[in-house]
Amino acid sequence: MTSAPSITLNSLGLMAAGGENPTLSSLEVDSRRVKDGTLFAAMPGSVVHGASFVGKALEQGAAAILTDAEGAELAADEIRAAGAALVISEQPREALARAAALWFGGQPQNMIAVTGTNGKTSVSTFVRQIWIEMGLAAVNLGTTGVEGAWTAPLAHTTPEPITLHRTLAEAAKNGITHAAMEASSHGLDQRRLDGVVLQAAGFTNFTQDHLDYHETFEAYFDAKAGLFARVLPEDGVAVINIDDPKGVDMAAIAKARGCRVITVGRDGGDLHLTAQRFDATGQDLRFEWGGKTYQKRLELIGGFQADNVLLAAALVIACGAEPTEVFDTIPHLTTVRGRMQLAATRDNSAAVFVDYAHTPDAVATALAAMRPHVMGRLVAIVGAGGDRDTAKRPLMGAAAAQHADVVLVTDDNPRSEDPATIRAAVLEGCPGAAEFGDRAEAILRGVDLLGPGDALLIAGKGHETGQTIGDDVLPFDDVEQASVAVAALDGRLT
Ligand SMILES: CC(=O)N[C@H]1[C@@H](OP(=O)(O)OP(=O)(O)OC[C@H]2O[C@@H](n3ccc(=O)[nH]c3=O)[C@H](O)[C@@H]2O)O[C@H](CO)[C@@H](O)[C@@H]1O[C@H](C)C(=O)N[C@@H](C)C(=O)N[C@H](CCC(=O)O)C(=O)O
Ligand SMILES: Nc1ncnc2c1ncn2[C@@H]1O[C@H](COP(=O)(O)OP(=O)(O)OP(=O)(O)O)[C@@H](O)[C@H]1O
Ligand SMILES: N[C@H](CCC[C@H](N)C(=O)O)C(=O)O
Ligand SMILES: [Mg+2]
Repeated sequence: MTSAPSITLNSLGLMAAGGENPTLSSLEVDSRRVKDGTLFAAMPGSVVHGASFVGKALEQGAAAILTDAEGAELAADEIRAAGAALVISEQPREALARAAALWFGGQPQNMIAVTGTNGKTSVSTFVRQIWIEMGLAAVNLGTTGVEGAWTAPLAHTTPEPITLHRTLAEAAKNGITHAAMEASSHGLDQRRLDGVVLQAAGFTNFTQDHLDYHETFEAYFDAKAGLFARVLPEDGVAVINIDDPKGVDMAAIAKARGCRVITVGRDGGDLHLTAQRFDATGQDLRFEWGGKTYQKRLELIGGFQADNVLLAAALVIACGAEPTEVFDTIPHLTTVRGRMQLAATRDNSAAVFVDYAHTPDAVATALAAMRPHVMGRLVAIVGAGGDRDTAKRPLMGAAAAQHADVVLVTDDNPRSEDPATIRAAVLEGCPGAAEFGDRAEAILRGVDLLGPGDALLIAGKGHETGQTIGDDVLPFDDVEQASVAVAALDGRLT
């Protein structure tokens, strides 16, 4: 991490138990990256406590250690012996987030964050597209990296604070004035974005995912609620999908803190979707805002994309934009990479879509959303990821069986698990489905099934470009595989 001149521990809002105030050369959460003068944040991890690496960090020259009471108990003696400063915090992750914000010292002036089980990447991408259509220098940050007027790869949906603030400061230095970011439940739980100054925060929906990490629905909800209960400032605006029952709770949490709330929904709301008409290439939307009715064309497949687009529009309005100018951008919005993306079309006009549905609700939503656009049969390819929520697997299979006419089960990043065991769990929810260990073969068979008017949804990997098996990431791209399968079956391979 690049060093900044003469930043002391105290100037980052951190006070050492012994009153020391060293000048720091860098901030690190990983002991392997510590150098002379580093502040090493020894965090309580899910596998190991970072304090077990304090000895190594001190050997490498750490000038200060930030940790919690447990970490201090583990490492206080060696820190004292080395003459380093010890900062003990009840919430060390939040302290690190605030320190990282001060260290890098810059972010785009206008920022929003979106949380929810599904739709975060879609909404933040639409927010960025709207801002760019309005002539503003904007990016979105999340699962697909940093995209827009400036690009950079990211390893996490919500990066840890050091990467996050380094990225935001670089974006600001490159002239980016507007940024939309995803707030994942892991990111919120680990306080990764607590140092970001937000103008508005959005909520999409709440259904099952990530119970492997949060363990209960309550803990998963509380993590997401942190965006409105803690991260959004009191003068910020909460923009809430009010059709979701949990949206009502999120709105109440934000209101109780004095935040302004804008509601968006089909059943009502400040921005109210009143009608939607589908055709082969997209949809027409009718909605109301401020007592006026608007009708706009949206060139995207999938009814749920209208919910995402209106939430995005309301977030941009929440940041101060003129509503009419915002709504005028809707016809110019384009497909979010890997979300209901038309990947290929067969000679008989059957369409193949690639989508990132990797939760039971997303599989149901994506397939149900395709129905009005499809005259024939709907074929679905599903699989579930390894080392993730195991309870969602049969539910994903069941959602596919309920909403598609034909289901093919295959692999989706088995990671350290046995792929056949994961497929068996998915098949519990769709017992009649065909099973293919090889994802490319599943796609070829799925495409082969398509007659005129049929459509195929390849769910789960969206924009991803690899299949993770064990520690290996083998190149794999659903869009590319769909094109290859269509070309092969329609005799267009040269
Ligand atoms: C479960 C989880 O979120 N883990 C994240 C967490 O790791 P951890 O604290 O549990 O790590 P740990 O292995 O117990 O180690 C504890 C501490 O010791 C440190 N350490 C470890 C080894 C060493 O030699 N030296 C050292 O200092 C580690 O840096 C860490 O601070 O903090 C790390 C540093 O910030 C993250 O990289 C790591 O993300 C892991 C890789 C991960 O896969 N996270 C996923 C689940 C995640 O965050 N996903 C969400 C998206 C989810 C979604 O919405 O779909 C995301 O925002 O990307
Ligand atoms: N508003 C919505 N309601 C229900 N399902 C949705 C909605 N928006 C998107 N989806 C489904 O969820 C999938 C993932 O969408 P998106 O990537 O925008 O969500 P995300 O919240 O960013 O996911 P992740 O947690 O992986 O970052 C889409 O491909 C689609 O199948
Ligand atoms: N952010 C999600 C992405 C899941 C994508 C799916 N392809 C899988 O690997 O399960 C996760 O890490 O759980
Ligand atoms: Mg995402």
